Amino acid sequence: MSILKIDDLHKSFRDNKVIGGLDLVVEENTIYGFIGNNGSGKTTTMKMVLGLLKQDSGEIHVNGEKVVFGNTSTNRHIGFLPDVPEFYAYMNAGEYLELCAEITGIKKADRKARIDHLLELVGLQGVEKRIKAYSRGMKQRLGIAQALINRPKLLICDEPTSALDPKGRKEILNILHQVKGETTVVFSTHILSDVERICDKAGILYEGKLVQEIDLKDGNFGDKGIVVKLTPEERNRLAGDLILERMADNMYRITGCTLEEVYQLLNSHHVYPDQLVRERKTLEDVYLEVTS
Ligand SMILES: Nc1ncnc2c1ncn2[C@@H]1O[C@H](COP(=O)(O)OP(=O)(O)OP(=O)(O)O)[C@@H](O)[C@H]1O
Repeated sequence: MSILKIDDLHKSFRDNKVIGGLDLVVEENTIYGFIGNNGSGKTTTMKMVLGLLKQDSGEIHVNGEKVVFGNTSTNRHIGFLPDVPEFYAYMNAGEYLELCAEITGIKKADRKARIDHLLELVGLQGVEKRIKAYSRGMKQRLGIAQALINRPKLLICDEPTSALDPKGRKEILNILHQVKGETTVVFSTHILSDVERICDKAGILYEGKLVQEIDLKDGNFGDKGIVVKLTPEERNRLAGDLILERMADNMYRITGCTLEEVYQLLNSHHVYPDQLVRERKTLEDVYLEVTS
């Protein structure tokens, strides 16, 4: 079942068309990477999903319920981590989560177990210092705990790793990966390696639309080319029949041909290279292809 469904969404700010016909479906218990350049409209989309910003047209459903601007009832299914989470800095993590649990109506008898579980999940158990002394990574981790307090079906994170160092990013990605069994995660980012690390699926937002969806489970994004090692003489023999892009000394990338065609051509020119490698596209290759 889909937990988030966006149909033909449009949003402009005066004459700045930010979202222009966005369709998106996120299946339950997956991690979805919402990729886009700075200013492509990721935050704008998330605000509309949260009912905090009115779309010009189109529909959004969360857990099968229609999102209505100004009526935040669908937000009972959502936990949200903004890009810069704000806290009461004089509290410690336990006190802050206790307050969140009270506000969200978690029964007193259930609170301690829930808070202990979340503090452990985000690696803040036993940390007594005030939030004002937290690093950026600790604040992000506390933000995830806060967003999960009410067992949401959907956790939305707005660029959760963008401002973090590699260690902080790894910690956040590990946590998001761990919660996949309990909730569905949608996170926006322009850090492609983060997407490759934990996402099941990713969608690329470009010029207001989802221009490409990628299944990351098999990690096969298609062929980029075939890389062969050629002597200068072999290269000259092949140059008229193949597009050869020089990569390094004696290494050339062949594009525009299948592997079978390359074998046939090499054979017909009596060229038998020492090295021949099928080169796969990376997520970055796909991203650059569809956004340039
Ligand atoms: N309230 C607003 N009024 C006018 N323009 C806005 C408003 N909010 C966003 N925009 C514009 O909409 C566009 C998309 O912004 P948005 O913050 O959604 O992008 P983003 O993909 O989240 O970017 P980033 O990766 O930098 O956070 C930008 O051109 C931004 O200036």
